[in-house]
Amino acid sequence: MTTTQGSGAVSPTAPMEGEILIDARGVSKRFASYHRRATSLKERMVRREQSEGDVFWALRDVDLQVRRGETVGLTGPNGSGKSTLLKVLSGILRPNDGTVEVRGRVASLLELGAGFDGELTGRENVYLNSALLGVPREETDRLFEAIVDFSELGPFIDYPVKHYSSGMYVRLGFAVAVHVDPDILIVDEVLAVGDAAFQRKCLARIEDFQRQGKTILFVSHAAGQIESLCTRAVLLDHGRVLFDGPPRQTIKRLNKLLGVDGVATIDGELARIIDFAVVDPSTGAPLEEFVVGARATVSCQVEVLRQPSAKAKFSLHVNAPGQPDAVAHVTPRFHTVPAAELPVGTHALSWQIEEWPDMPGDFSLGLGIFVDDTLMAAARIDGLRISGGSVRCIPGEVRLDDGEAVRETAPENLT
Ligand SMILES: Nc1ncnc2c1ncn2[C@@H]1O[C@H](COP(=O)(O)OP(=O)(O)OP(=O)(O)O)[C@@H](O)[C@H]1O
Repeated sequence: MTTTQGSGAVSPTAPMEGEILIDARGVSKRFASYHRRATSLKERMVRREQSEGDVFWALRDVDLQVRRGETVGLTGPNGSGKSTLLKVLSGILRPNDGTVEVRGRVASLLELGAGFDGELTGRENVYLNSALLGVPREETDRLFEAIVDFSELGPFIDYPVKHYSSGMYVRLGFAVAVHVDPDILIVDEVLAVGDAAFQRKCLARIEDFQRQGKTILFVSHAAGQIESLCTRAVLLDHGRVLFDGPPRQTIKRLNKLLGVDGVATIDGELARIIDFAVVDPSTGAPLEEFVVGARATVSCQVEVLRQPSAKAKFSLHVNAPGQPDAVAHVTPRFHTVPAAELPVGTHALSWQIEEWPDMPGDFSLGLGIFVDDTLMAAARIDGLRISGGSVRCIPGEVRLDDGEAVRETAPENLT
């Protein structure tokens, strides 16, 4: 067991089945809010006077227990304290308050290059890293080839790591971490650095670890990754644990915190969108996740405040996160409603969606109401998910924008 308290005592013991391997209680960590080193005695004195007011708490009273065999995701907005918590749990930072107990061998893959000596070669760093993890030299000799194979570094293993790219760093770090037979694997968001093929390989190895009943703690902003890999997820905000529970609920809380959940609407003088929802056509229950190929009903309630002088056009579009341009439209691109059918009052409209485009992950569904090509009102539902395999797009139902041209889809597999 590794115990970190103000002064940090270390005593290794082998973990037992089902026990708590990570036990953090009341952990707080503060930093000075200035980062520049003082260059003169005077500056140091001035800073000392300021220092009490200039500290901020990156972690505040954090409790976290992780059991053997659990895969726990750590998520939260930028600067919420995720990396700091991993560093405290890995023993790299000492908490100012609280206690941390960690049982078993911990392999942590934290910020890029942490744990590597730039002047040493990859080979020398493998031995150094393994030694720091308590692996005897003969065992590292035995593992060495597998580590280099996994890292795909080939001859670069004998170059000083200061010449490595960020992807090479991550590959070597991950290769060491997964070969030293840790009880606990702690991974920061470094996986996002490697290329897609290497990420897949790392995820496959993480799944292997899960099958072996190992304990994994990792930081991710990727909702899909948290939901598919984790048994539990913890949401941090301003250094505090805001939620600790099932991954899906944690992601919902995160989306809420980031303001990307629910329905956002823009009202115009002419119209107001009162309700906008996607529901299961047979049960009427709201849908959050769409299986590719499944049907859904999009419904909206619009209050017309002033009768339009020209016909109104309704447009439904699908956006990927952070992409302002729609990646798919529900066709016909505009559903046109004659002005006479939209007198002042409340109206309900709905559309059937036969198949969703194959774009796994999160997306938003937007609705725009235009009159004379002017946007009159809009609504957006964020945090929806599409999952499933390949999809056939049915002409006249969904079409995909492919750059400038709109691809009119014939029934064919798009994947
Ligand atoms: N060594 C340090 N000295 C001073 N402040 C620090 C230090 N390390 C982290 N911080 C600050 O502590 C806060 C929490 O940082 P941390 O890196 O843990 O957040 P995070 O949730 O991992 O963020 P991100 O998602 O952006 O990686 C931030 O405000 C950060 O600027």
